[in-house]
Amino acid sequence: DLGGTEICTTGDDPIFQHYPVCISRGKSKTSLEGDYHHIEISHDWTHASPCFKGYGAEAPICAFTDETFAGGRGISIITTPKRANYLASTQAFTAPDLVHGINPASDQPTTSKYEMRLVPGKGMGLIATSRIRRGDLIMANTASLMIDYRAFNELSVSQYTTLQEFAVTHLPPRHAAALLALSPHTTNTSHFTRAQLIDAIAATNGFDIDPTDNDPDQHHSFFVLFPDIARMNHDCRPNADYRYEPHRLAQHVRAVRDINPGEEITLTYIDPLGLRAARTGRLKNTWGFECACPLCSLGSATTGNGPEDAVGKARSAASDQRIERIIELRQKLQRVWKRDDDHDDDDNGLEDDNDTGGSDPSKTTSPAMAELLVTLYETERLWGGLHEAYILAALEYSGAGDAWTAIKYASLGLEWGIPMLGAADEDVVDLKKLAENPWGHWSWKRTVGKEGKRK
Ligand SMILES: C[S@@+](CC[C@H](N)C(=O)[O-])C[C@H]1O[C@@H](n2cnc3c(N)ncnc32)[C@H](O)[C@@H]1O
Repeated sequence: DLGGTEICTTGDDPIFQHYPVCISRGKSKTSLEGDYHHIEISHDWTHASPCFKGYGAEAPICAFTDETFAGGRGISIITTPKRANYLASTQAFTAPDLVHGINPASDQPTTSKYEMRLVPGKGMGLIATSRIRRGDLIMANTASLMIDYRAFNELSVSQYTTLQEFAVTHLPPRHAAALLALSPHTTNTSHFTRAQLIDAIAATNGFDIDPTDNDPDQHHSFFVLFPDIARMNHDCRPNADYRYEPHRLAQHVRAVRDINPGEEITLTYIDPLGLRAARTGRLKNTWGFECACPLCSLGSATTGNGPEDAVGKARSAASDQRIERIIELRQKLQRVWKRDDDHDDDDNGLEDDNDTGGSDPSKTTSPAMAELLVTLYETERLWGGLHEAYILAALEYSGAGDAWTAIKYASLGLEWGIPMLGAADEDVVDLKKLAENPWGHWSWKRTVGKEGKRK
């Protein structure tokens, strides 16, 4: 307990000796006293590791654990003391009720919604055991292990794997065991040290999480483990999607369509708007596995020459053609209907140079294009992105001065978008205004002009 104590590394520790450090509560600033750097922390972490400082790096990086986080589930964070202080000042720590009880109970491996089973070609996976409705919350996980990307970029492999081992080892035993039971992707781990095993598990199961607006370290993302969600396999046409809630340090997974009992619950690990070769290449290169999802498996049955294979290849080629058309239509429509206050933080793949700031209503888009986009999303079973197509259709109809069809698509956009984006999302807030009063919305008759003639 660091409540009143000071923890110092021993100067002769072979691993930590180059950055001897004392961590204590309540010191006024980071300073060098004698042979030790003194680091102030503002939270009662139950454990804090010795620190490493990369060559030329601004700050040391350490592992901090709070065993009491989220009702005793615990959390470990590998980052700088300053950023650990920042995270400890956020609501997830200061308002514990917000994170209490959101994780699946650890003594209950199955819930009424799903259970873990072996899935051929994919290792373990989660299978629905009851009907799950579109938009329903399937599960939520608070972060177990958060790793500041600076650990990978500034420290040596032996340094960051030492911190990862410290971070996992000091979590409450049941939680640490759940992390250690996750897939390390490769089957032969008998020659791995514990630190190597933890590193392989982290690499196989982590999610990238961007810094929030208030985070003082805007340029450094986190790599985060959510161990129950990590059991969900990838599918290029998933039936669930995830959203991170920063104030809870928690990932939430919701159904993007109705899921029947017996169906596997899946997420996409990559942008699904990619051609088959790009998707399988990405999964192989960055994730290290041959995608065995139904779409990627089309046309690669048994011999590779049978009639079923020919049908599969044709279906796969048709899917690629639809994807190409979706990318093209979406880009055109997004370019026209970008809001003035939207500053390209939406990862929509558009370059800033292409943005018109919403001020240049296009003569090249039409409601028919938006309708086609909706149909293509549906045919391609891209349920997780369908709200985007509805939003664009609502704007396009509003731009054309067709209030009732704009209201129809705005309502659909809200119905499909709120579970995925959250009610506070800027696009959702804007869409609500459009659904309530298209005549007063910024997009109203923007394409045709106020006199009703097409501009
Ligand atoms: C985050 S884990 C998912 C859970 C994992 N199957 C388990 O047993 O715990 C990611 C690993 O699952 C496997 N996997 C996930 N989706 C897959 C897919 N579509 N095809 C083949 N393997 C997949 C790969 O081994 C991948 O490295």
